[in-house]
Amino acid sequence: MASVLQFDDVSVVRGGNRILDAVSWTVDSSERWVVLGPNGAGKTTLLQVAAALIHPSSGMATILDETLGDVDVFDLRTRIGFASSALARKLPAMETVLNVVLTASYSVTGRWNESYDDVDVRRAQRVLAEWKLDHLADRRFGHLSDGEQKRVQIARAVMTDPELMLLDEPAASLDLGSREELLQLLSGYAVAKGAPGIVMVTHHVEEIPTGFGHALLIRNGGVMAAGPIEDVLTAENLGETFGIPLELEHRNGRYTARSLVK
Ligand SMILES: Nc1ncnc2c1ncn2[C@@H]1O[C@H](COP(=O)(O)OP(=O)(O)OP(=O)(O)O)[C@@H](O)[C@H]1O
Repeated sequence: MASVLQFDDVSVVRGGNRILDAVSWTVDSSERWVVLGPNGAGKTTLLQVAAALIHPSSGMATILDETLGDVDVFDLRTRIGFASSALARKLPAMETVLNVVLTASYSVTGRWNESYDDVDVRRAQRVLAEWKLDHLADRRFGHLSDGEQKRVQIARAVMTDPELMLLDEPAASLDLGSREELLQLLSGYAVAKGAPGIVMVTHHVEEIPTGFGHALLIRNGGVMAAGPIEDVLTAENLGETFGIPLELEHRNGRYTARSLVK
């Protein structure tokens, strides 16, 4: 199995703070990982290293067989799909949904004078249909609901057919219906033939889509546990990670957690 991500003792230090602390972790192309941890644990920083957006202060990060520090990150980034709310804020509100997805092929956020091949337009339309957005193709991105915007961000990341997909809290702030719809789409994507290695960051076990088979728990920049989800996602591990005694339920591939504090 080819690894798409390998961290060896990766640390990130900013302003004297050790945000990631000697993280060693491997993701294979066939694996779908969920990264869970409390606020400030270092999840976004971990994903930024994986997206080749920042370099480790020490240790070695190998992404798609390229080692950060020895590679042109601009080339490498074109092979990685990344969806995050920080990235979404850079998307022009007045651009159409079709163009927001289409412009991913040129790694730009707004349409200017580029000319696109019919094949790109057809692919964008197909991706929009797969993510149940085809009826919104001509609407302005900024006029969509939060749930619709989240799906557009993921469709944009899918557009380039990435070898590694990174999702930073894709279900945050969604209502129950929108969350469930998104999780169903993510589950379908995760198990689809030819899907890339996927890493999804979340705060909530309820947001883990079925089909995600691995979990990494992080606290204070350090890995608390990592591996197959059935071994890692236990009430004890989760309680230690979030610093609160929890009970955890697992039913039909989905999880729920509740505090045991009365
Ligand atoms: N450039 C920086 N300089 C100093 N501290 C930083 C910097 N970037 C992040 N931090 C700190 O590092 C810690 C981890 O941040 P990070 O955003 O990775 O955590 P997170 O797990 O994604 O948090 P959240 O769940 O709240 O989004 C936080 O305490 C944050 O304040």
